[in-house]
Amino acid sequence: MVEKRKPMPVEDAVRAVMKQTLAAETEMLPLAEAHGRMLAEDLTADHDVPPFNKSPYDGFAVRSEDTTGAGRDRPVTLTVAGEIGAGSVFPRPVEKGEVVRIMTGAEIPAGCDAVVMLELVKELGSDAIELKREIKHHDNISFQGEDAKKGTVLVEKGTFINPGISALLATFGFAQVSVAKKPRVGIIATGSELLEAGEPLEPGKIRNSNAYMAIAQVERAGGEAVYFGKFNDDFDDCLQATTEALQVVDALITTGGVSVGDYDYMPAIFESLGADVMFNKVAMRPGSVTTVAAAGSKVLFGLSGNPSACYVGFELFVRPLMRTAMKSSRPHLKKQSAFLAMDFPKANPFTRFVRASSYVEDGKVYVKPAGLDKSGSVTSIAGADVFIVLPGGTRGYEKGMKVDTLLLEDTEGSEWPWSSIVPSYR
Ligand SMILES: Nc1nc2c(c(=O)[nH]1)N[C@H]1C(S)=C(S)[C@@H](COP(=O)(O)OP(=O)(O)OC[C@H]3O[C@@H](n4cnc5c(N)ncnc54)[C@H](O)[C@@H]3O)O[C@H]1N2
Ligand code: MOO
Ligand SMILES: [Mg+2]
Repeated sequence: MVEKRKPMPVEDAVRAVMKQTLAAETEMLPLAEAHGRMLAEDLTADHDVPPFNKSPYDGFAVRSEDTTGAGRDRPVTLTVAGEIGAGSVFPRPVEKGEVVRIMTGAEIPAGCDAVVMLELVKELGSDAIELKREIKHHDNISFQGEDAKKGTVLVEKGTFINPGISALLATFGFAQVSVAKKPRVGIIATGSELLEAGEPLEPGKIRNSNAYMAIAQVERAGGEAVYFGKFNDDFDDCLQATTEALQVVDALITTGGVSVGDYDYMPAIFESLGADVMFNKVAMRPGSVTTVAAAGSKVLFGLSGNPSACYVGFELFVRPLMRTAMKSSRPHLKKQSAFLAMDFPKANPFTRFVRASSYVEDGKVYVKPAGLDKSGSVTSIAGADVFIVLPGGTRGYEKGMKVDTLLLEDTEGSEWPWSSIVPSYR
């Protein structure tokens, strides 16, 4: 008689995994290589941005009081005291009746309090200008600190370094950037039916897609993937491969062999390793057989062999642990609500994670399955940018209903998307 496994609610299973910690180290990288990594320290403004009042236009820096009363029929004439481009500073305070020819980005000279664009000025030779309008105090100035005030935390540690953050790092002088080291996540594919991508198909065999999908998922999550190869369903070979891999990684993913079949050796292998199994059944679909265990300081993720189940298992359980090791306080997939574009009439006692694509129509986000909605489907993963989350229950779901989705391509993440998932349709 096959052992009966007790399914754990998804939220509890995620919570159990998050009690583990992976090694969290940091390293210094040249700024030009930091894009796509996770910032290891908060980025705080150590000076104002801009650091001085500056001109947003090519024009003339003026003393606004000198233009009081100017109008179409009452032009004022002002003396050009000099000229500065961006990077230069006018050497003395500007006096009554004077203006300074100033280019975009240059510091506003002392004494001036506004800028007038070149196009609005009549130049009288190079020494004087004529103005036929009043210029108001503070017209056309980019103020010191208007973009960022000294002392403000601009980016929290654990944040994905996007191009804008690279710009901020440069702004604040970080030629070298402290980033989280990539967690090393190993991947082992198990299954006697597996061929590698370069091999021709044979009767009864399929190509190993999980390993390459998992490599890409590890990298998308910000980690370093270490692929150990595929192994036949042989207890000793798989035990040896798993034991060796665990020596050199922070976490290890195995795919396949976690169910109750005659050649599903992973549960016995986890036992031989003395690993502490947190759960071996989760109330989710696909991925109900997902098994996670702690092996000393390492975490072992026994993901399902079924491609869609393997994919979901990674995003729900492996990704947040990796992101936490990279100092993120938002390690989980980001949640967003959307409307169902079709019925899901069949009730399921387990929470479903439908690989789906989202699109906008009349300003509303709709979601529909990205392909065959089965655990064994490989094609539905390719077009998926979200999981539709359909909590388990006794009824199905109908087109037009508002549901929660989890975003797959987002880099921001969420603290804990699980508490308020839209409940089962009643
Ligand atoms: N009697 C029962 N049978 C099954 C149960 C159950 O509860 N009782 N659970 C089913 C569920 S749900 C799933 S999911 C699968 C899980 O299977 P395993 O994790 O043991 O994986 P395998 O048996 O090795 O393979 C399953 C399936 O996936 C294909 N596969 C495996 N590895 C790869 C790979 N690297 N790339 C692409 N495809 C892969 C494999 O050929 C099988 O078709 O068990 C159900 N059975
Ligand atoms: O674990 Mo299976 O993927 O539920 O289909
Ligand atoms: Mg199996």
